[in-house]
Amino acid sequence: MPELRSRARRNRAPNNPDPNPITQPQPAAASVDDDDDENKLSLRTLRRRRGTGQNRRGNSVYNRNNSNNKKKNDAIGGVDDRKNVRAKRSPKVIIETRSFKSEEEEEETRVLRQEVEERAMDEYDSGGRSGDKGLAAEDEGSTAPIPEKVQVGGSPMYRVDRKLGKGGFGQVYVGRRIGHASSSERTGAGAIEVALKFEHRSSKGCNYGPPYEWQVYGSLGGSHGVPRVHYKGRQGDYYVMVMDMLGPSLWDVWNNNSHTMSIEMVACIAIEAISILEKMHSKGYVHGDVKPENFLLGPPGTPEEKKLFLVDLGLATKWRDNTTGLHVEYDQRPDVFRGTVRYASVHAHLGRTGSRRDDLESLAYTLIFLQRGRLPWQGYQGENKGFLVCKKKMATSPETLCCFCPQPFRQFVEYVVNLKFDEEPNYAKYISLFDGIVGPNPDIRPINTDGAQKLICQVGHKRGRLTMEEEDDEQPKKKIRMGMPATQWISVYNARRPMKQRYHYNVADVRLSQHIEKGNEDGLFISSVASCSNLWALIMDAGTGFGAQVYELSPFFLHKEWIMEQWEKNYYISAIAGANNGSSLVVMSKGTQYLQQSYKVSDSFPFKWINKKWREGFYVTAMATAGSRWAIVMSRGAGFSDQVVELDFLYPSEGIHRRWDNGYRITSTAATWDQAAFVLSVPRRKPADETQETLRTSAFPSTHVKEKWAKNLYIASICYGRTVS
Ligand SMILES: Nc1ncnc2c1ncn2[C@@H]1O[C@H](COP(=O)(O)OP(=O)(O)OP(=O)(O)O)[C@@H](O)[C@H]1O
Repeated sequence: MPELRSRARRNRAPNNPDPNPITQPQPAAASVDDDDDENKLSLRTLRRRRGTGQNRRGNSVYNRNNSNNKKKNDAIGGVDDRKNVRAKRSPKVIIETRSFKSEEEEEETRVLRQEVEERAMDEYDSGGRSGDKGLAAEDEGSTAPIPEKVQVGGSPMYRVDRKLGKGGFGQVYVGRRIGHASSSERTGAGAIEVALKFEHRSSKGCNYGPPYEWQVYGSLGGSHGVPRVHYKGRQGDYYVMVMDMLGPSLWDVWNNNSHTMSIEMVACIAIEAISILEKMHSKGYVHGDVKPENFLLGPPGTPEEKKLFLVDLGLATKWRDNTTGLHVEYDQRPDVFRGTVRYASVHAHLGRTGSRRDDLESLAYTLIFLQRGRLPWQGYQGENKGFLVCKKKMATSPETLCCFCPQPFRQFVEYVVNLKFDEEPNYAKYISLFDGIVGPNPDIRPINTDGAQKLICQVGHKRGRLTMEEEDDEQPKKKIRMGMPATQWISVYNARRPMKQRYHYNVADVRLSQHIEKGNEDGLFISSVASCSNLWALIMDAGTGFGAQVYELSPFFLHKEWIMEQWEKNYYISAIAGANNGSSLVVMSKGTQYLQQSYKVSDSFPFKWINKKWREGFYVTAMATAGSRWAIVMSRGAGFSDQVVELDFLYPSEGIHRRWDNGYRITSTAATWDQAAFVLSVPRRKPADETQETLRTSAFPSTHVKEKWAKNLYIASICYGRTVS
């Protein structure tokens, strides 16, 4: 069953050194990276922002495209190698939002905790090569025979009758009560028919004893829209849960009705499902796997046949700590996926901690599936399926997604995909969106909406004095997801004591050496490199603390032999960039604080490898892309106490702000045409001024850099790639 997110990455200790280390390079002397510099700089005021309350981490400055700012500044010269060529505006990519037309029906994929496999290209280590481990073993439980009779936890004896359903974790059968033939109880603990959910003791969910789901049913069972569990216990090899018997799932209803469902029915489902989620959320839980298969109606022919239930609580998690009442902490682990690919929220795909918004996003996809009969991301197959589905979800606007649905569906999607991690959803408002579709008389509705009526009454009561106008003020919000995709320069600036910094951009291969030699003559070393349209950008600093530096421009991404040669000479990779044509620029320096280094080139973002290296005491110290490939450099002795990754199909503004608030600062950036990745770290030695700012600009931010310099903010990292405008 679900492994709740652990905080393992905090306070991780260096362990498991590489099995075959080569001769370890000697540790370099600690670098001093805040040297004062030349005369020009003395004009600038040295302001220590720590303690001033301005631009500090709690109020991290985050600047959007600031192209209107015309202020002129005293600055150290930057050079555009194509002086007479106006810096090319990066093309704005508009992603087509048409449906994927494959006729092939996808295989439904539900994963408890999928470690997304990375297709490794190269992985090299200054201390020996290491490889990834495989996935966990398969479940064994599914083949063991189900007992004929069941009696658990003080329950009556049941004969195991026909199979009701099977999921990835359990098998559900009808249990018929033995020995009380005269009993006519249809529901409750003494019912003649119950549902028996069997989970084999060796199944994934039972590694640590009874299924985790039991615990969740203990808290939620019998509350609005959740079936009651009457008994539970272990019999032989099986854990058995005795619960209220329910009827067909919404998927069954849709499937038995020629893959259609009336709009009134879907609107009623929307109304009632929102109220069920509200109740579940009010008890501190997120369901984590909302989909048509998990909504069941009451048994046919009973008074509950029009009542909606939500089952399968095996992936439920807490969004709120019951003792403190606080929202759980935000995290992103891009290698962890929980849920069902077709209905999962984009945040779930990206491995973000589950919260209330995820259930609502999955509900939106569930409703649209029932209404339209298909979702635009069905049909993808193969090992890359999760990535492609997520990319398609990101690129599908609410308009396109809901083009065959009435207006309220689009509004609902817009509301829910714009919810922040810890934002309280406005359930009553979402319910009211669908009210116009269903008839006014609740008695003739195809689905019982009693729960929703109660919720509306409660909210109306609480908000008694609110006027409609005040309520309407809550929206609309800024759209965060479906903006225009764009490729832009992403530049990151850190506050530092005044120093000389120089930039070059649009540098062709042949001009590189000239700039670098000139910089070296002036006492500068390369601190960052980037590439746009196969031309290089170069940042050179007087405050790197390096003692010597070598670089290589190579047609490979990356050139292993050259890197290994330099490792032998005690140089460490200090900056890398890759061009779309597959060439790379690797800069290696002496005087870094690194003790050992390792790098990996991969077709997808190699979070699993990063995670493994974190456990060995390495931290990401450089990152680059070439086309859609990623290169990550990790080092021991990086001077960080913790590190996290933010990865998204757009600029992950919310995640970066949350990390900033927790003391992390961006230390590496890289982006492909599809995704932008940010590595954020907690430094062991806090700088005097922790200010960090980011900028996204279509052209190289030459004017902006000068403005930043005037405020003693210096480029710390730069890349060109996917953002959203
Ligand atoms: N109380 C019930 N009454 C009737 N049928 C039920 C009941 N509970 C579950 N089912 C049926 O059994 C199926 C599997 O149940 P459930 O989803 O709980 O199992 P699971 O192994 O956790 O599934 P999944 O792989 O979706 O997580 C359901 O889709 C449903 O059709």
